[in-house]
Amino acid sequence: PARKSKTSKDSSSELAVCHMLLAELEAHRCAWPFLTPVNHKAVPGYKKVIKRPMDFSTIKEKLTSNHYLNLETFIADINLVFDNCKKFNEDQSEIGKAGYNMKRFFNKRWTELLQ
Ligand SMILES: Cc1ncccc1N[C@@H](C)c1ccc2c(c1)OCCCO2
Repeated sequence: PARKSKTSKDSSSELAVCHMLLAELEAHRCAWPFLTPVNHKAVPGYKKVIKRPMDFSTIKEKLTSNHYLNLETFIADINLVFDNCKKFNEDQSEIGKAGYNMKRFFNKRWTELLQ
């Protein structure tokens, strides 16, 4: 029978997976452009072009303060980091290449862990 609502066990184990996934992303050698919010004073044009900035430290803060209602909203913020990167950076730039590597790594890991 299809389960009606999520049990608390499900959401706490999903939360544990989110913490683990985020820790792996932060430890990745290509994580350096994404660890902290982009300082738009140091990066001309960023504030105008990127409407919804996101970075791993902000995601960690939201995760630890129970901001994410479910797995999907967590994954949406992770993907926002990579979508912003693709929008602002040339594909072949150092940051563009780092973003591509991180996105591939994330997609591989969350499908391994959650599907
Ligand atoms: C993810 C992202 N997208 C577009 C631009 C920057 C960033 N990341 C930030 C953290 C950053 C990375 C490299 C930087 C930088 C800032 O400071 C300006 C000087 C050059 O070095």
